[in-house]
Parts: sequence; C-alpha cells; structure tokens
Amino acid sequence: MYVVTAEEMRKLDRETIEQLGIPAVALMENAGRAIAEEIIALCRSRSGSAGSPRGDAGTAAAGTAGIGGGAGPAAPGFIVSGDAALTLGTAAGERWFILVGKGNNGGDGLVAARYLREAGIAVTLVYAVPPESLTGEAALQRDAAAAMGLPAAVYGRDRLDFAECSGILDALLGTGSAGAPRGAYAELIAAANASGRPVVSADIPSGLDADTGALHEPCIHAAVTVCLAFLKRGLVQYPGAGAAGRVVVRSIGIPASLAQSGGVEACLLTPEVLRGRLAVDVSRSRSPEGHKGTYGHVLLAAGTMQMSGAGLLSARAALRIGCGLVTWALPGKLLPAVIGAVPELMLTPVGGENGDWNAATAAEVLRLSEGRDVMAVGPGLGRFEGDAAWLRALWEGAACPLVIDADGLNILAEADYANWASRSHPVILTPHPGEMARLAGVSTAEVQSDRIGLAMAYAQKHGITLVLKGAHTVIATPGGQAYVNITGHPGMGTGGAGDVLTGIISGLLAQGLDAAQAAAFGVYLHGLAGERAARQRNHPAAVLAGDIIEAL
Ligand SMILES: NC(=O)C1=CN([C@@H]2O[C@H](COP(=O)(O)OP(=O)(O)OC[C@H]3O[C@@H](n4cnc5c(N)ncnc54)[C@H](O)[C@@H]3O)[C@@H](O)[C@H]2O)[C@@H](O)CC1
Ligand SMILES: Nc1ncnc2c1ncn2[C@@H]1O[C@H](COP(=O)(O)OP(=O)(O)O)[C@@H](O)[C@H]1O
Ligand SMILES: [K+]
Repeated sequence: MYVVTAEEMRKLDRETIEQLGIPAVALMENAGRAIAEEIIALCRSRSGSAGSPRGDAGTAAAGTAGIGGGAGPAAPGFIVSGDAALTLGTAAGERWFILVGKGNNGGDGLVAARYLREAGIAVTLVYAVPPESLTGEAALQRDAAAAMGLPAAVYGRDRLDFAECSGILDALLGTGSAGAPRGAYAELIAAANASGRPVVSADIPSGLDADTGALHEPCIHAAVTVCLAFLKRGLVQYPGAGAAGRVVVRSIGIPASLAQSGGVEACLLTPEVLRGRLAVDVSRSRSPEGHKGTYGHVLLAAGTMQMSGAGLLSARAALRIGCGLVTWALPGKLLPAVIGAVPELMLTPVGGENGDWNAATAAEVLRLSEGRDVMAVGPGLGRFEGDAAWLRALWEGAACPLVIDADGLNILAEADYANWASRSHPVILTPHPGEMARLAGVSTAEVQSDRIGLAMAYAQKHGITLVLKGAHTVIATPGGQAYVNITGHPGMGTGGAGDVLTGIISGLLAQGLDAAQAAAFGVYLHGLAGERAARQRNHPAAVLAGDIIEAL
C-alpha cells in the first residue's frame, strides 16, 4: 500500500485526468460515494443492524419465498439485490452535518451528502465560505446538491447548533491545505471537536499536515478517516495517526500502477509488500538438507559490566530468529558474569582475561569476523577511549554486513564517518529518535516532526539502510525506498527491546536476506512478537524484552 505526499497525490491526480482521460468529476464522484459508504456503515453499526448489509438492501426474490413469512429457506430462483453499501435499513435519528470547504475536499463532501440523503439520512450542508466562491468541480457539486434540495447553511450567516446532529462529515480541508486552518475553518473545526459527535474526515482530518503528521491548531479529531486513493504520509506518522482514528483507504479510480511508475517510494509494510516489493520468503522455509552452517554465523561485539544483558538479549534473539551460530565478542572481565547464561551462545573474551573495551581490541574483533556472515556492534557497548578509531577499523575492515545500534550509533554521531572508506557490504543503523537526532545533528523533536522524510533523506545521503525506531518504525534504504511498519505497541517501549531487534535483524542477515529485507522483515516480526507477548502476558505494559524473544 503506497504512502504519498500531497505533491505526489496531485501529480497522480493530474496524470489520471490528463493521461488516462478520466474526468476529475468522475474521481470526485467515486470519492464522495466511498465516503458515504463508510458513513452508512458507521450508522449501521451503531444502530445495531450490523452483520450483512445485504439484509438491508432490499433483496427481493421472486416467487413465494420471503413474502409469506415462511420459516423455510428461500427457494432458489430469480434474485435481485440492491446497492447494499449505500443502503441503511433504518436511518431514524441520523442527521449529519456536512462541513464543506472551498476546494475539492469540499466537493467530495457535497457528493457524499447526495448519497447519504438517498440512504434516508438527513443532511445539512454547512459551508465554511459563501457557496458562490466555490469553483470547478466543487461548484458543479454545489449546484447538484442545491438542485436536489439539500438544506444548506453558511457559517457566520445562519444559525447552527451542533447538538442537533448525530454525526459530522469533515470535508473542510484536504491535501490542498496550507498552514493552520484560518477563520471559519478554524471555528468549525473547534465546534466539531467540542460537539462530542463522531467525525468522519474526507481524505485527511482538516488541520493535519498531510505530509508530516503534525497537527495544526485546531485539528479535527476523527473517528474515521476515509483516505482517498493512497495513504497520505501524515496519516501514518504520529501525532497525525492519532488524530485520524480508524483509517480506511478507498479506491477512486487512480491506478496503483501510476504510483509505481511515477516514483512513489514509500509504502506501508504489509505482508503483501514483504512478499511482493521486498521479495521476502515470509514462510521462512528451511532446506531439509540445511545445517547450522547453512543459516549463518553472527558475530556480536557488545556489552559492558553495567549492560551485560544487552549482549545476551541480542544474541538470544539472533538464535531464536533462526541463525545457525552466534559468537559474542565481549570484554574479558565480563566473561565470568555471563558464562552459562545462554548455553547455545559462544563467548570469546577480548582485551585479555580482565580486559575491557579499548581501541586495540578492534584487531581481535576483526580476526573473529573472518568467515562470519554478519557483524553486529553496539548493544550495551558503552563508550571508551579511542572508540571512534575502534569503530572505524571495524567499518573499514569487516568483510560482511554491519549492524550498528546503541552506543555504536553514538560513536558514529561524533565521528565524521562520511570520510571513512566506503564499504562493499551493507550497513544497517537502528537508531531510536534520540540516537537519530545525534546522528543527524538535529533535535529529537525535529526527528519526530517528519520521520519518513528525514529517514529517507538520511539513508540516501549516507548510503546506509536506516531503521528509525519508535511507534511506526520507518525503514529507509540507500536506494530511496521507505517502509512504514505498523506492528507492535507502546508496551515495547521497555529496556532491551531495541537489543532484541538488533539480534533479529542480524540473525536474518546471517540467513541470507539482503539489508532491506532483513531490516523490514525484522522490524515487522519484532512487532508481531511484541503483540503476541502482550497477549500472553494479558497486558502490553507487562511485556519485557525477553518476552519478545520468547514470542518470536
Ligand atoms: N482530482 C482531484 O484533484 C481530486 C481531489 N480530491 C479531493 O480534493 C482534495 C484536494 O483538493 P484541493 O487541492 O482543492 O484542496 P482542499 O480542498 O484541501 O482546499 C484547498 C482550499 O482551501 C483553502 N485553504 C487552504 N489552506 C487553508 C487554511 N489553512 N485555512 C483556510 N483555508 C485554507 C484555500 O482556499 C484552498 O483553495 C483532496 O484532499 C481530496 O479530498 C478528490 O476529489 C479526488 C480527486
Ligand atoms: N509505541 C510503540 N509502538 C511500537 N513499537 C514501539 C513503541 N515504542 C517502542 N517501540 C519499539 O521498541 C523498541 C525499543 O528500542 P530502544 O528504544 O532501542 O530500546 P533499548 O535501547 O532499551 O533496547 C524499538 O524497536 C521500538 O520501535
Ligand atoms: K478533511
């Protein structure tokens, strides 16, 4: 499922209209109809007439079946069915205010209003601006609605009482919105939010920045957002994702092939995207002839006395995700404390019997990396004298993919690593927002203000695969693609969960997945395991990092 910017959406609209010859008014008709269907579904679910909409749809069978009220099954015969998704059994008490803006978003709302009226729902159009100021397709829809006799009010001119409505369609501002809502728009948004009535937003909640997910003041807080054609970036990034409610993406006739050929590079990380675009074998099939050598060997350089658990978590996660072998290179003085904690793990002390990390241990780690399939650096590593030279030696010397996390990232952030020799094997960086801020030289708030945009730019600039962690983790590739993950939950904000992810990604790399595959599939599986762990523990808050490993 593609995730687009407002600019990309405008281009796709234009191409559909100009190259395919589909009129703009047809797209708007599809959009308005889709929105109406979702509102009708909402009304149906709250009237309790859930279940199959067909029951409401005026299905009529010829003959006696259904007429005499007989208890037996209907005889097969001539079947006619109505427009189920646009039909509501009983619309009693439903009265919707349709908030109409000046642009095409308002046009979508006007189309939806016609279909709602047809379903028996009382609608009142509430124009944010004088209706005469609408132009193009939106003006055409205004006239159609007037010709149908739909009641209309103009904000500021007519009396409006939101207590009189049972629901609100927000068709004020869409992807053409710029900056914070002004004037009547702002006042209508505030009134809608204060009404306590469910709000359905057309395309995006009005007041949301469609690209970044930032909320302007004010911004609609929707129960449902009917997103048209393609997901907008602002709907998958927080806080926007929180203001959108349940997001339904509805087709309006713009072919996905246009997005593919038109260079849309971001998509939601779904099983289909994993299987298709990323070509991941999601079944993780193993050859019947396979042996531990087949599934790769991870070398982990991690751990200090204070953070010995990080190495254990990463190592166990790599093993649990299915790699053949894991060797943990750890400071010699740590060895007695962890020996036997994970019997499946091989331990190799560096820096001497009682030694600690120092710049000279890089040569030992590099020697250990010979013939290994992946090197993972950073969990619980701490900082030490000469750590930049140490990491540079690994970066330039390790002849295998490199996964860098935690203090490994803090070392990178202080080093001028753009000047390090370029690697012939890929690098995956797995920062949380704080680490990302240090890497990019910006504030954490700036990172969070446009996670997709920042991750895509950083990964391309530095030629690395980036995993920007946190709610809706973004995976960005050096080739400019981005994937937004939606598995997982806030209970995964717990010490060590990131170390587990490092182990999972490293373990997948060892099994032969490429960097984008391992990063994306790893993040996806990590989130799924977190969800499973929350179910097993009966509450997300109870999940510990180790539970995520057990749930893999
Ligand atoms: N072919 C198309 O272009 C299609 C567009 N569609 C709809 O059209 C929307 C985009 O339409 P538009 O580009 O006309 O833009 P909008 O409908 O989002 O509104 C833009 C208008 O709102 C006003 N405005 C912008 N920012 C404002 C602010 N901060 N405060 C107050 N007023 C503000 C301006 O007058 C501007 O003309 C989409 O989100 C979607 O709902 C759909 O109808 C499908 C087809
Ligand atoms: N709200 C959330 N929703 C989904 N995943 C989350 C959420 N909060 C944290 N996570 C995930 O939990 C992990 C935490 O990693 P990190 O911050 O590095 O922890 P640590 O350094 O303690 O290991 C990341 O994979 C992150 O994406
Ligand atoms: K809207």
